[in-house]
Amino acid sequence: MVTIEEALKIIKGQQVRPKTECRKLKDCLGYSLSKDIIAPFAMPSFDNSAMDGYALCGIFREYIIKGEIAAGDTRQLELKEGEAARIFTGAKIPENTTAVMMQEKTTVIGDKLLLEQEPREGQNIRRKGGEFTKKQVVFENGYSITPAGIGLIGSLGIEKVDVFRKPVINLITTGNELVAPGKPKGEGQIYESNSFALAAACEKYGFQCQGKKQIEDNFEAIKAGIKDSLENTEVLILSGGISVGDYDFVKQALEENGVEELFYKVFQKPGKPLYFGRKEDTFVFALPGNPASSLSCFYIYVLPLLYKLSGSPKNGLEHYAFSISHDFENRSDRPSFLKARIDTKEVAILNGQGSSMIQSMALGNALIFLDAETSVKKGDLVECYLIS
Ligand SMILES: Nc1nc2c(c(=O)[nH]1)N[C@H]1C(S)=C(S)[C@@H](COP(=O)(O)OP(=O)(O)OC[C@H]3O[C@@H](n4cnc5c(N)ncnc54)[C@H](O)[C@@H]3O)O[C@H]1N2
Ligand code: MOO
Repeated sequence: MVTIEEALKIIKGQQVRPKTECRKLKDCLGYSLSKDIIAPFAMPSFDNSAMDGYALCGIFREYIIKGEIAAGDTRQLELKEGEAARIFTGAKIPENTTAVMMQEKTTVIGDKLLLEQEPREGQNIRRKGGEFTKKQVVFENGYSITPAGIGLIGSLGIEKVDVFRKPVINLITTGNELVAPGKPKGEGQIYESNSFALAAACEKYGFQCQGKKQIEDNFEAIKAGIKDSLENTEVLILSGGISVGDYDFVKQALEENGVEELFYKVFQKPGKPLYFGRKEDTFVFALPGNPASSLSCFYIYVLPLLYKLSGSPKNGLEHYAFSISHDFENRSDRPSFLKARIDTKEVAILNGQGSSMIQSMALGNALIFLDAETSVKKGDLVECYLIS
């Protein structure tokens, strides 16, 4: 049995070799760059107008209008002192422009332009290189690509991006009692739901489950299923059959497949029987079968490894301290992750903390970490791991 800290240290300390690929820009959201993005040109790449209005040469209250420039115009226009040109947002400003005046502050009489006020030098001009210069590092290797990041990379004219590949994930659920949703359920049977929750959790954080298998509590079948799933998988996630019951075959089946145990059992609630192992470059998590335990273990332990394998700078759930809205006593002898809901600035622990109960997790948006046998008072700060 290891502590939560020890388990996380073992997971986060694994030597991994993230793989890279070149992806189309539109398919890069949430991927991490495997190379720096260097600006091929300055941004903006030419001096341009920030407003629809008039480009002005010199500081006056009156100008003579000479021509018009729209966004995308390639004509070169040169202004002389006292001259103005009609201009639109984003258009390249003419040579010798002192400022741009927005049209709302102007009056046009024939070819004369009258201003309400004198312009300021440089007013409404977006200067070449104002955001960054040519050859500047725009994003460093490891940057996790956001929608704005996609926009910026596109604005540099780049349509294919070098990123770290996401790991190939496979799922195995075990248990004779499990029936697929949609099928009739007999006495003593339950619907298999962990694979749906785990696949959805992967998806929420930008990972994809390649496949899933459901295997009965039979040692040879589990051993064969694991052997098959270890091929071409980087993270194998099992659910159920990892405790100490007579039908809990997963641990032995992993051993017989040459998976090296890195830890088994974590001193925590829920999710005590969590197993983590490795066979060459394939990692294996065997999560406890109880629905809330399996998902809680995914959030706290599996996610950091998925991030690491995908070259992400993130190393787990975001977590912040919030003040708790009520007194609470954690009677468990194990440090606990409690389903909770943050509303505005306060967090409340929800009813239904049992490892088999998942409604509280579904209605909540955080897991509060509390040490064993600890009491907190209303208003105390507690550490909250965000799950939505
Ligand atoms: N003698 C002991 N018994 C148990 C211990 C222990 O230390 N000593 N630990 C308990 C804890 S804590 C947990 S958590 C569970 C974990 O057991 P397993 O990982 O072996 O899980 P199963 O027994 O296969 O299933 C537990 C529970 O979850 C349901 N289940 C399983 N798979 C699914 C699924 N895919 N979808 C929905 N529900 C699932 C299953 O029917 C059981 O009700 O062990 C305790 N026992
Ligand atoms: O660890 Mo179990 O998940 O407490 O029920």
